[in-house]
Amino acid sequence: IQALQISENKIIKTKMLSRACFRQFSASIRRMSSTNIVETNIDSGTGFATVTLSQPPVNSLDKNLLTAITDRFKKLSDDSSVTGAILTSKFDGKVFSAGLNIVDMFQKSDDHLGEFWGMVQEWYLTIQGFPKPLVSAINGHAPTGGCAMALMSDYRVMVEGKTIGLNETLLGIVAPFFFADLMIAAVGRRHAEFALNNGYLYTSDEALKIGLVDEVVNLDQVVPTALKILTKMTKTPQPAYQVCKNFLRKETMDTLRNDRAGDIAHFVGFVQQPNVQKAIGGYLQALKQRKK
Ligand SMILES: CCCCCCCCCC/C=C/CC(=O)SCCNC(=O)CCNC(=O)[C@H](O)C(C)(C)COP(=O)(O)OP(=O)(O)OC[C@H]1O[C@@H](n2cnc3c(N)ncnc32)[C@H](O)[C@@H]1OP(=O)(O)O
Repeated sequence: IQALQISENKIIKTKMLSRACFRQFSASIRRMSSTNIVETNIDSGTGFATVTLSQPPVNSLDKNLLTAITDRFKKLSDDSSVTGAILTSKFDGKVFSAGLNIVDMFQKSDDHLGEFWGMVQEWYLTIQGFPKPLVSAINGHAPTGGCAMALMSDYRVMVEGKTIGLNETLLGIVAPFFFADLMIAAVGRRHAEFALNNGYLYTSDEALKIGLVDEVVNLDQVVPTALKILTKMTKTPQPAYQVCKNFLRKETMDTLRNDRAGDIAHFVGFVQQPNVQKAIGGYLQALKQRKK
């Protein structure tokens, strides 16, 4: 009887403990109401937000995804309980992001292109201007706009064996000046010129060598490594962090802010050229046929 009572007490204690743990866990991870293409969880213990891009199949940045990411980062900026963020992809081991949606640039009206580019500008200004520490956990390929998005973060942890780069010229298009400046800031002018002129796509290890990414790890270490560095970064006095980040990034952002309409006109004029349209169409077809 005594033995039974002891084990019953143990069961009751275990049940109480697991309920307490569950309460604690559910209190510590807050899921932000979010569109299902940008999932966001906030750890209320650390204040770290994990933003997971989840638009199948490859997180290509169309109008919907650009808007969802931009809105999400604006909310995280304004949320005083959020201390820093991690940006990653649901398609781990495959793709971080395939960059801008090419379909949005092919055989479209000037109005469509103009609206699309306005969204691209807003996405860049919002992530690049995000005032808190931001770490990219690049868990798959990151070509073109995917690479640019990773470059907007303050630190990059990449999975081994994938590729990253601003390889626009290979498509017959040219990276905009604000993408080019991201690359220059990360790797310096010499590497940036080589990378952009030749549309060079770097392997993870090559990217590490030139400073395009900061760490290369195996897949299951990408997010934990990103969290570790975020923990360190958030220990820096944040008013100083924010002021410093802002003044280092302000010049290029201001150049864009001061002439957004001109930049849109420039983009539309460039993309609508027949030879550029031909190149984009050919590239789209090649992408589709790769699988066959
Ligand atoms: C002085 C001049 C100044 C000029 C100023 C303005 C200039 C214009 C600036 C324009 C800037 C552009 C930046 C960009 O980001 S362009 C985007 C280019 N992106 C790419 O090149 C990436 C292409 N994709 C891939 O390489 C691969 O998909 C991948 C990411 C390596 C993944 O490979 P995986 O095998 O897993 O997947 P699939 O290739 O089978 O793709 C699955 C389906 O998704 C479609 N797809 C892929 N990428 C895109 C994309 N970026 N946009 C739209 N659709 C895409 C692919 O076709 C497959 O579709 P399907 O299933 O229907 O066949």
